[in-house]
Amino acid sequence: MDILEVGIPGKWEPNLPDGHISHFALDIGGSLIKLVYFSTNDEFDVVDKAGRLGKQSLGKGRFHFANFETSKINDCLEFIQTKQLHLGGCQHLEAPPTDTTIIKATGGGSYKYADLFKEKLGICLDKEDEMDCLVAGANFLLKAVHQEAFTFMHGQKEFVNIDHNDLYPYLLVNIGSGVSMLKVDGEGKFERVSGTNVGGGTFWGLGRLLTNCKSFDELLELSHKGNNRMIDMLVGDIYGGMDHSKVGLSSTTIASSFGKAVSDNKELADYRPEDISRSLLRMISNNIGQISYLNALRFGLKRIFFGGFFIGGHTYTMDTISVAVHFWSKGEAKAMFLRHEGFLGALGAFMSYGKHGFDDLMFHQLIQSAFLAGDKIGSPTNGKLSENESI
Ligand SMILES: Nc1ncnc2c1ncn2[C@@H]1O[C@H](COP(=O)(O)OP(=O)(O)O)[C@@H](O)[C@H]1O
Ligand SMILES: CC(C)(COP(=O)(O)O)[C@@H](O)C(=O)NCCC(=O)O
Repeated sequence: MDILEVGIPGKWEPNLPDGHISHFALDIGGSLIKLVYFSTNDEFDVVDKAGRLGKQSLGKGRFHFANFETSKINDCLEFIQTKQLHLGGCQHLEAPPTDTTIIKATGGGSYKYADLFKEKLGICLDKEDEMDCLVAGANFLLKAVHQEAFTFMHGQKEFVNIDHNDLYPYLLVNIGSGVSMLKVDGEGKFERVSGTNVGGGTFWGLGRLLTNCKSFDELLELSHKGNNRMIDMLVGDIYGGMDHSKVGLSSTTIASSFGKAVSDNKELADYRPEDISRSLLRMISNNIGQISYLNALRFGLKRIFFGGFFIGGHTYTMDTISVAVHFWSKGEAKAMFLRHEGFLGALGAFMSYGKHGFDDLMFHQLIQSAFLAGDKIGSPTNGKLSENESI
């Protein structure tokens, strides 16, 4: 389990108590459960329209982010129980008061595990569409979070200034277990234009089988030490060390991922797991970069934002995707990454509390507090969100 915290207005406060937890939302995906909750430290008692006593924030708070492997859903249930997140949830104002807490949730697991949440925690999952949530989460982050989007190429990271008046249209590519590609035209205005089943689950699944790695992080770690040229067939391997310049292919371009394994006359055990992992990561990242660009081209989109936990802030993954987009677009399109990449859906589900009459007043106050504290939610300047970095 990883827990990340975003402080408002932007300072890392490692051991701050959670304070009053007012809302939480879930995105239960094929591989990971993402959980977002908001805590406030200053609060006072309020009575809502239905006469129920509640707490209202004075406008200071923090978003907290946590994730769990979906296969270890019990860890997530335990976390919710221990933190008593479900006691801070909300009840629908139009419904008669009940003991049931309604929690916004998205992702396929919000259907699959609805009964489990009800049975173990008495939580009723209020399902929000996964694509709606991805888009709502991305739009929120791009508009509200300072230095949320950045480019990454050849080891260079550059934050992108987002002009709120010139944000749309853009292509949102969410690389989770599988990959969804959405053309976003505005708030709630989007179309899922494509997708591919070769995604993060493919990297982890194939990688696990080929290397015997026991965790995703171990597989990624291996890829850092690997050399894909040991397995990939390069243009130079085919052209006797030469470029195929007539069609713009340099000798170092991968002609065929894993292609060397055909003629090497080696067994799996003869290859280093590091090289296999590197080759696999490159194959999948390249492929996603290429399909993304082709979809951007289809709709004349210049900006492509990548999200999803597959990226995980990993430099090599981002570099490969960026190079693929740059290569295929001849420098016309730009790959951009999001600091809260894996939490788009969960944030979108969180935002949806505001939509359906769930103690409206408190919710809007809460979200607004995030905007008001220095106007933007702070971000670290060095990129990857991790448990120990300044935010
Ligand atoms: N600890 C982890 N366990 C499993 N997969 C991980 C982990 N960290 C990153 N990943 C990658 O993230 C992908 C899941 O991304 P995510 O956006 O959470 O999608 P989903 O909603 O399908 O769970 C996995 O397929 C894998 O490539
Ligand atoms: C089915 C999904 C939307 C589920 O989302 P995920 O849990 O992978 O984040 C996604 O895996 C996907 O878009 N798969 C690709 C399907 C396709 O277009 O071929």
